[in-house]
Amino acid sequence: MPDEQPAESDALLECLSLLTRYYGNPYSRESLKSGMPLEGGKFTAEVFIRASERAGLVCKVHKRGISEISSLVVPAVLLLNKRKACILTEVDHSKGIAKIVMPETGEGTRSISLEELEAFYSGYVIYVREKHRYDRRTPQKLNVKSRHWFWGTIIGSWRIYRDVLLASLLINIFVVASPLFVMNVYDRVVPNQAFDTLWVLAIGAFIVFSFDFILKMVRSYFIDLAGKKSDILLSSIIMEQVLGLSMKAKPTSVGSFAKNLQDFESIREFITSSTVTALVDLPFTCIILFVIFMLGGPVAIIPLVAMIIIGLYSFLIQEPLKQSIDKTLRSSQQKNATLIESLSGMEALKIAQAESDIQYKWEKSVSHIATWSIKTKLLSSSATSFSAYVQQIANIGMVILGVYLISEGELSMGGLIASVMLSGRCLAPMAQIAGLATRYNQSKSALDGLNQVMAMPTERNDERDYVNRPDLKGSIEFDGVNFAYPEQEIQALRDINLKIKAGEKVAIIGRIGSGKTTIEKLILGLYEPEEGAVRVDGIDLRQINPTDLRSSIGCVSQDITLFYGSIKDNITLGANHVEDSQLLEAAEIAGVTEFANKHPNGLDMIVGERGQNLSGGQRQSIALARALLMNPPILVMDEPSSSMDNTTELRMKEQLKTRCQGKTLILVTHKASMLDLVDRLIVVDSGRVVADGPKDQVHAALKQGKLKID
Ligand SMILES: Nc1ncnc2c1ncn2[C@@H]1O[C@H](COP(=O)(O)OP(=O)(O)OP(=O)(O)O)[C@@H](O)[C@H]1O
Repeated sequence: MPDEQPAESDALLECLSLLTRYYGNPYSRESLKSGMPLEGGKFTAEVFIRASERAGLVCKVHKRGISEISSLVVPAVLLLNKRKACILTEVDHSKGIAKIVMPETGEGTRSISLEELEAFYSGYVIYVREKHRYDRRTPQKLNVKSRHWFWGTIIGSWRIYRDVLLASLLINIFVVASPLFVMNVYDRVVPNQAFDTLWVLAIGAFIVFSFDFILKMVRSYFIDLAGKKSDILLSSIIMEQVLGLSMKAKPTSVGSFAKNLQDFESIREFITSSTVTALVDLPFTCIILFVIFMLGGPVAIIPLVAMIIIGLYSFLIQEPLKQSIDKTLRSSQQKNATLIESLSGMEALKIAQAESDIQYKWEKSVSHIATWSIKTKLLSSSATSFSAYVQQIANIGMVILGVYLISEGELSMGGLIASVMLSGRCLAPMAQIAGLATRYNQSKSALDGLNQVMAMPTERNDERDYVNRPDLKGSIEFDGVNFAYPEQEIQALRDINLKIKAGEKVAIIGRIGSGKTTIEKLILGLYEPEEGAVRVDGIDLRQINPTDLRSSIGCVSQDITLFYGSIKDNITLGANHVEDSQLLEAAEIAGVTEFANKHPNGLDMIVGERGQNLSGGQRQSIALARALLMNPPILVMDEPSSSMDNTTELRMKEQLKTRCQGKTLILVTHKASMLDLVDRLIVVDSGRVVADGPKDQVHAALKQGKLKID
C-alpha cells in the first residue's frame, strides 16, 4: 500500500459490518475484529481485506478517481481523508451525484454531489464482491479446492519467479562466454598472433561478464524479495491458525508445539536465494551439456555420466537422511518441551527437588540429538565430497579422452579446454543439489509438521452459518449434555440437563474433579458437547460465533493468566476502546484500585510475565476487573475469591451484589461464604447433576445428609 494513503479509522470496521449485513451473512464488529492485527486497535485497509475474507467477501484496494468508479462495482468502500470511510451505494456520472452511507454518523443513505465527495475522497477505493459459497448439496469432490496454505502463497509470487527464470536463462547462456573466449584464444589468436581479434574478444567477454554480474545481483534480489513476501504472509497465516485453534485440538505439549512452529525457520531458509538459484540453474545444465557436445563431441559423455552418478548418490542417501533429520527434529521438540515446562514450573521444581530428574531428561535428549545430527552432517557432507570427487575424476576423464581425440584431429586444443571449463559449470549445480538434499529434508519435515498444524480444526468454521447475536440476554440451557475431553475415555459430564434463566444467580458446587469447571468451559464455547446441546438465549452455541458469545460473558477462570504489561493492559486485554471511567469503575469494584494505589505507578504498574510480580489474590482482582469491564450480561466465575482474605472477599461480594443486578451469574465455589451471591444451588458429582434447586432447600438437604455424594 502506498505511503501517501491516509490511515483509516474504525469507520472501515463499521463499513465492513454493514456490508456483511447487505450480503445476507451478518457479522458483528467483535467477530470481524477478533484475532486481527489491529493497529492501535483500529482497522486498516489490509486488515479490512483479511477480515472480509472471513465474512465470505473478496475485496481489493484500487487507486481510482471518482470518475473512474463504475456504477457496476457498487457497493464499494471509499477511503476518505481524516481516517474516515464510507460505502458508495450508487454513482451516476451523467447527473454528477452519488449515494453514500457513512456508518459512523448512523444517518443511512444520503445523496451527495460528486464534486463534494471528491473534496474528501482520498483516491483509494475498496471493491467488494461476494465469494461463491457451495452448499451442502454440492459433493465435496466437486468443490474447488482452496489454495494450499504454503504452495498457494509461494505461487502468489509467480511473476517474480518468472522473471527469475528469465534471468537464469540469460545467466546460463552467458556461462559459455568464458570457455568460448579461451577456446578462440588458443585456436585462433595464439597460432596467428591475432592481437586485434584478442582485444575484440576481450571486450565482448567483458560486456557479457558485466551483464552476467548485474543479472545475478538482480536475480538474488528478486528471489529474496519473493521469499520475504512469502515469509511475511506465511508467518501470519500460521499465527492466525494457531490463535484460532479449537481447544479440542490444543497441543498436549506447548514446548514441542512451539518447536514445530519455530521449524518454519528451515522453510524460510529453503526459499532464499542460495537454494532457489541452485534449483533454477539445474535444468539449464542441459544447455551447457549441449554446448560441450557441440565443442567437444563425444567428450560430453563424461560430464553426463558424472551427473547421473552424483544424482544417483544423492537419491540413495535421501531415505537415511530423511530418517536422521526426522529423529533430530523430534528429539529437539522433546528437548524444547522439557525446557519450556521446567522454565514455567521452576518454583515447583525447586520445591519438589526435582531438578535432577529434569537434568537427566534434558541430557538424554541432548545426546540423542547429538547422535542423530552427526549422522545427518556425515551424510550431507558425504554427498558434497562425493560430488567433488566425481567432478575431479570427470575432468581427468575428459582430458584423457580429449587427448586421444586431438591426436586423431577430431578436437582442437581450445575445444578441449573449453569443454573441461564448461563441465565444471555443468556439475556445480549437481554438487549443490546434493548438499541441498539436507535442507530439503529439513524443510520437508518442518512443512509436514506445519501441514498438520494447518489441518487442525479451528474455532471459526467457514462452512457454518452463524446466527448474528452480539447482544445476548443470558439464559443458559444444557439439554442432555454428555462430554469427554479429547482422548479421554471417562466422560467429564453425563446427561446434564439444566435451565438457567436470564438474570438468575446460580452456584455450582461439588467435590474436586466433579465437572464444575467443565460446565463453565462448555458455556464459554471452549468445547462442544459430544451429545446434546448447550444453548444461550435458546440458540445452540454451535450457531453462535465464538467471539460474539465470549464478548457477552465476563469470566474469571480458575487458573488466572496475566500477560506481560501493565495492570491497565491486563484489565483491558482484548477490549480496545474503553473509556477511562469504565476502566476505573471495574478496577474499583474488583479491588484493584486498592493495591494499585499503593504502587508509585498505579494502574501502570508492570505485572511481569504471567503476572508473576503479583500475589494470587491481586491476580484474581485483575481477572475480576477484566470480567466486569465490558458490563457483559453473563458472568462466569470459578473460585473468584479463593486467594483473597476475608475483608477483600467481603468487600468484593458487596460490590458484586450491586454490579450483578440483572445479570446471569454462574459461580463455581467451594466457599460457603460466596454463596451469599446466589439464590440457586446446583450440586454436581462425578459429572452428573445430583441436586438443583433454591439455595436454602439444597443447603438443608445437604445438611441433613439427604443428598448422597460419592
Ligand atoms: N483439559 C482436560 N483434559 C482432560 N481431562 C480433563 C481436563 N480438564 C478436566 N479434566 C477431567 O475432567 C473432570 C472434571 O474436571 P473439572 O475441572 O470440571 O472439575 P471441577 O469440578 O471443576 O474440579 P475442581 O473443584 O477441582 O476445580 C476431572 O476428572 C478431570 O480429570
